[in-house]
Amino acid sequence: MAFPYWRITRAPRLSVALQLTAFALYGLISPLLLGSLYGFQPELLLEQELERYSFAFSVADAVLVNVLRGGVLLFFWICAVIRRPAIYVSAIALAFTAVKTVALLIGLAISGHVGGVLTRLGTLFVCVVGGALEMYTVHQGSYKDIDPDIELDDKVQPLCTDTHAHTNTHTHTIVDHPSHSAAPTELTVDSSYTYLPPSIGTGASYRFDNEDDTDDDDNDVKNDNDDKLLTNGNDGLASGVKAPPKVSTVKCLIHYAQPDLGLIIGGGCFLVLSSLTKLMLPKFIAQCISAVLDSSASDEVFWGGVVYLVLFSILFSFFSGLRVWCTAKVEVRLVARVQRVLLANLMRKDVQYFDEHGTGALTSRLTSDATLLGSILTTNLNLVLQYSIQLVGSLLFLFLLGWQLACVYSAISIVFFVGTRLFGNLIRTMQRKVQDVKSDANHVADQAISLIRLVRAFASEEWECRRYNEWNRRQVLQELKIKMSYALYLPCVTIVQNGLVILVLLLGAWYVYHGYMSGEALTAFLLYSQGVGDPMINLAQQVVALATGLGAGEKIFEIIAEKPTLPISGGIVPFSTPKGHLEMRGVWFAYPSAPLHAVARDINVEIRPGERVAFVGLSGSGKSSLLSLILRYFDPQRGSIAFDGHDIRVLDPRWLRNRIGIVTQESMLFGISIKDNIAYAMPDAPLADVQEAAALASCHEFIVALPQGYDTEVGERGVRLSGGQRQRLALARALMRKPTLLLLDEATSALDAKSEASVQQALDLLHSKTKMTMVIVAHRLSTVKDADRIVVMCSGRIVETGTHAQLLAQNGAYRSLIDRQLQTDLLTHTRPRSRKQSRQD
Ligand SMILES: Nc1ncnc2c1ncn2[C@@H]1O[C@H](COP(=O)(O)OP(=O)(O)OP(=O)(O)O)[C@@H](O)[C@H]1O
Repeated sequence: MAFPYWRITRAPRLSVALQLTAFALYGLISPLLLGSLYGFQPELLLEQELERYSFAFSVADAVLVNVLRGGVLLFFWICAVIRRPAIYVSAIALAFTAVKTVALLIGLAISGHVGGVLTRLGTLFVCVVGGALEMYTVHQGSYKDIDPDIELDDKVQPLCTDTHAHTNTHTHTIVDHPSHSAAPTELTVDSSYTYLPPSIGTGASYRFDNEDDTDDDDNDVKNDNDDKLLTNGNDGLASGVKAPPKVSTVKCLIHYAQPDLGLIIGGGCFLVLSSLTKLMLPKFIAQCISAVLDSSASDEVFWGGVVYLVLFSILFSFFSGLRVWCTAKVEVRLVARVQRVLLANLMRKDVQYFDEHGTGALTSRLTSDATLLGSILTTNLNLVLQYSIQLVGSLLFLFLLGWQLACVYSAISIVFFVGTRLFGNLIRTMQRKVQDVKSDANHVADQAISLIRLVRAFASEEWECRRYNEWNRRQVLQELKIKMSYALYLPCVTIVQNGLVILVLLLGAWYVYHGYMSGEALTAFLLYSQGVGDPMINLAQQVVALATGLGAGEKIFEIIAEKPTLPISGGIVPFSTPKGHLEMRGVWFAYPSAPLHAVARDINVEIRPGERVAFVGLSGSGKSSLLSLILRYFDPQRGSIAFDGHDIRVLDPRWLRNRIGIVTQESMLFGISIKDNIAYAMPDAPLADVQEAAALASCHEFIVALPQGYDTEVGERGVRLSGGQRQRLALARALMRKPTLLLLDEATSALDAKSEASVQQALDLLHSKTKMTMVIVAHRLSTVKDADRIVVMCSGRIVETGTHAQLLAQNGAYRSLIDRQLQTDLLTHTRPRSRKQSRQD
């Protein structure tokens, strides 16, 4: 189970911690502050408090307690952090406060100050009741053991997302065009469906886009203008690869960080507080040092410095811890949120999108780029602010302590800064080369590891190692160059930094000697000067990191902003029971990446329910592309495909795909159990249904013969199973959804003869049992000879249609395909006798 990080954000116990810490801080800070005012003598402190005691003082005290508590409560509320340490700190400080209050009460009682005692008790009562009420409200209102981001996900919709993902449906009566269905058909229509092609609406009637075109079309296939027609028409034609949409990375980033606005503000406040408290430290260090060196200075000055030093050190650590926690939490949640939105968007993208971008690049957007983006708001921006405050604050102190010395110091620091920037640029250029060589080396290793079976088969282990070693050697050379540069750079920097200190000392000594500056100021100056150099260098580095993160964010937000052209859900859901009738009418199609090359040309074919139709043809003739069109991975540029009489462009794609089962050449199993593979994305499916699908796909026997049966893990992509077993599992997976149309895309072509026979047998059995419509794409013609109809394709066109025997008799393209495959056994059994042979007989 994932780590429930959200639990830390809301819990009634947290509010207890808030209250305790608020009291604790009051208890901790007020005695320390007062203590330092009275030379840190507790008995004096109590005496003074009793002396000053009055009604007004008591009321002011109550107000102070509540304001402090409110302020601290607000901070903790914003950050919602550090429950346990806060409780420990609170407990200690509460004890301290209690002792102080009791002592005061006793003091007041002894001095006969009855009104004072009562007022003090009243103050305490107000505080306790107020706190209890607050805790009760928090407890009643906000404790829920759920991830706040789940609620927030509804609010944080991806910017520029598509709008069709609603589920509200209502019924429309749609009159189909007479060419597809004579009677009106009742259908449900998703009211928010926005992806209808231009000429098809969700109104009372619709017609197919291409009818006029089909009528006008000359069936002469050898027209050179065919491909041009596909790119110049008017119904959403292929236009090649699209440019990514323009996005404002900062705007998107703010949008996605919005749910954690409180944490970000909290982090910002703690950052300012921690930087300011850190800035105070050198001042008190200098005070202590000069008090030690100056024999005339009183002990009070020294101890006063120590007390403030302790106080500010504690506050600095406290605020730093809170800052780190706030920012880390924002980062973790922001990265997770962006990843969720990105994956959800990727899942909706067109199939074409993945062909164009490659899975590797998209995975890296999801992992490394999302991480880089997350660190922008937190680590980078945080450090930029921190260093800026440190730099400006230190410079301010330097100028306050001695402006002449500060001018000299700043001038030299700027020259030093420019020098380091130039060196930084040089290193970056070298670093880029190292990265290139590293990625080449990784690429070689990655390929060798992922294709280890091939490497082993070709006994090319040493060859792969040699290739890797070469890149590895280049990487070492490049990296050594960088290290060498650093080795030269470091002494130079040290000399300049130490030289600066010596210069400040010499000049400062002259100023002190001539009475322009005190010794304490010089010590403070030296300490503050340390706070100038480092932030200067680090600031520049962080600005570069910020730019890198923004670049990564831009790539991510571009992906999110790019709308898919085809929906994955929404549209018409027919009420009638699906029959598995398929009809393609005048279908023309070219892939968007190759708009001038039509892979389907005027395809007209009708497949009746229960029919087994096979598409055959040479490699690249467009058979698989037709299956992609049926599944609506793409829309044809012209013509239409109708399922059960409805144009698939108006049907809900999710409904359509659930009616269709597909088995491809690559069985594409997940590295999970057999049961989960068969019941893919159906976690609640009963085992009986899984077994039924497995039995239909003729794989139940081999599954139960395995030691762990249906719980057997199949390994990555199903490597622990044989090819035939994998294909039958893929068939069972397809059958699990009880499809009415089964698409088999070279389902048996990667198998050996024995496995092929077992899968083929399973398919034959399935057809005889279910009478399911089947569309088969196959190379090996022996597997389709029993089909009801065979459609022969050539260069995207249908050139012959008929049964095996009819096509053989035609002696055309099918015959030549068979000849090509040298399927002599098939020919000997079924070859019609030629006229010459008959005459000889
Ligand atoms: N995603 C794609 N983008 C661009 N062109 C593609 C894409 N997929 C296939 N093609 C091209 O479309 C044409 C038809 O390919 P298709 O896979 O449909 O043929 P096929 O008849 O099924 O071939 P095979 O029998 O070898 O699988 C080929 O020229 C191929 O290069």
